[in-house]
Amino acid sequence: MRYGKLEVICGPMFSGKSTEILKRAIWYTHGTGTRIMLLKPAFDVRYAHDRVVNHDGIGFDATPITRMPEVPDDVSAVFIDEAQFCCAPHFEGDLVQSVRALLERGIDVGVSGLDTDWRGHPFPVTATLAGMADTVIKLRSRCAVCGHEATKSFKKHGNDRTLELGQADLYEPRCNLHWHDHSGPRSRELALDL
Ligand SMILES: Nc1ncnc2c1ncn2[C@@H]1O[C@H](COP(=O)(O)OP(=O)(O)O)[C@@H](O)[C@H]1O
Ligand SMILES: Cc1cn([C@H]2C[C@H](O)[C@@H](COP(=O)(O)O)O2)c(=O)[nH]c1=O
Repeated sequence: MRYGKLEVICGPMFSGKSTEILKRAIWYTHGTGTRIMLLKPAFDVRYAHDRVVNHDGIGFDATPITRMPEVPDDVSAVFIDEAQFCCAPHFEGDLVQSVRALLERGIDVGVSGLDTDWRGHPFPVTATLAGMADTVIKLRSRCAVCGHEATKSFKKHGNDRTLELGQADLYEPRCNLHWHDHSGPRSRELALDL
């Protein structure tokens, strides 16, 4: 039996990650008659509870999860959006192990998620899956200050929360020069060391 393929799509906010995972989920099914599952963390209720919706309002029905659901044998591929939220306390179990088990069954897996948080620290789930992946696509956005390529997510009101739902009201994409970390007294100098 073949081993499934894992593709990870990562990058900062507003870089098109949800758009790409939606595109893949839709293309995978087109004309093939194959069955897929599109999953999203139930924690993410920003635009819809049971749809993956991108920042342009384009969406597709999805299953909200707090743990990996049963995946029937006739499913060919599983797509998971916002993987950074698949961790305690919002997710029971180990997403990485669940993905490995799907791949061992020959099921393809596509994952999208933030690579780093607003402080610039890697999200462990995304980072581990990227290390296991056959393909990693790192997307970029446009810096909200200068318009150059942005690889970071800037939080407009820094606080002590690593996970906090939000959109353009709370976050914006920034380049390294204009991104800085609010979390410590030397943070600006450290951030500019990147
Ligand atoms: N402030 C913003 N900065 C950049 N893109 C934005 C912004 N607000 C909305 N967008 C739109 O977001 C789209 C990407 O949406 P999405 O796929 O949901 O990205 P991601 O999942 O990476 O956050 C872009 O094509 C753009 O049209
Ligand atoms: C940077 C950062 C973001 N979040 C939240 C904010 C949004 O609800 C999602 C990211 O959504 P997108 O599809 O990538 O736009 O994650 C967070 O909780 N912590 C962070 O550091």
